[in-house]
Amino acid sequence: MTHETDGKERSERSIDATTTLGDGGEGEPVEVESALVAEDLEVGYPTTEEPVVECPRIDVPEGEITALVGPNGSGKSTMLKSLSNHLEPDSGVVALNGREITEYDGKELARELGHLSQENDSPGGITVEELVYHGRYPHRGFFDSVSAEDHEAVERAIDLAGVNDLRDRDVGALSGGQKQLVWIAMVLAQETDVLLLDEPTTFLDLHHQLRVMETVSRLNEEEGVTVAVVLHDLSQAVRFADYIIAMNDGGIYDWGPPGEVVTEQLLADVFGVDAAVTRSPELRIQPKRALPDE
Ligand SMILES: Nc1ncnc2c1ncn2[C@@H]1O[C@H](COP(=O)(O)OP(=O)(O)OP(=O)(O)O)[C@@H](O)[C@H]1O
Repeated sequence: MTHETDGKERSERSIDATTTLGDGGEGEPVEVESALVAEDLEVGYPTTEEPVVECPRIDVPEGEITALVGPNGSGKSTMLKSLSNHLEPDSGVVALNGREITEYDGKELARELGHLSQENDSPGGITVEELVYHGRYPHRGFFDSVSAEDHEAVERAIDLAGVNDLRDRDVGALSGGQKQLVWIAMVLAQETDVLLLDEPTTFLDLHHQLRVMETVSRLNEEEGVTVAVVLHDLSQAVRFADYIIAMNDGGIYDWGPPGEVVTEQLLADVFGVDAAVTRSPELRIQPKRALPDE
């Protein structure tokens, strides 16, 4: 069955959430169950003639942390926008928990999936606490007053993001890093089982970078939250992620566990960097120099 939406043709089809990883590699193939899957994606913007992302299949494994890495402009944010239904693909299907994402209504989707975007307008005239309460909108009816659960979720999110001392401040008057932490608190207040985080550590000092990644890790370990996170710091990706998806030129170069994906070849091909990768006692990347442009 096909639908026409805004001139774009869509087909209803089922997507198998299970995929096999590791065929042809050194280890045994493993079956991976995905919370979020997309197939045959082609994604562009109104001003782009060609798709900027083309991808036969992408998997975000359930209950795991997946890091999306790749050079500037390789399509990581565009991919997250499609996976979160913020950007309609020209073709292809995205499925969340086995159901096409376009079938969810807005609030229902927001109860399942939180998306920290890179493009946040920080409104003036609203306090940090008020903004974090906006994260609760999918859990509330229009006329509902704040419930005990809303209050608890907001307090927890404020605590997890470490913004308690900012709670009464005007959001518009915060620094870049402070704003980033407040957006993180808002998405955590949504209390979703799936989190898509686009460069959550941008603008943050080292302490807050680690704190945010440790929080993400804790939510994953203790509550089984599925995470897809765009990171520029490959060492952080290696440290915190169970899986790495390496993107270049709008497609997926490779994906799998960090130990299999992060190689000297990948660093040269994808990042244009001559680097040494050591695997003992732990996976380490030592960049040596930027390779000349081709
Ligand atoms: N709103 C837009 N309109 C038109 N083209 C866009 C838009 N946003 C992104 N692009 C283009 O799409 C391509 C992929 O961009 P995207 O932001 O997804 O890359 P990225 O990997 O997230 O980059 P970065 O690491 O620099 O954030 C780039 O060529 C970019 O110029």
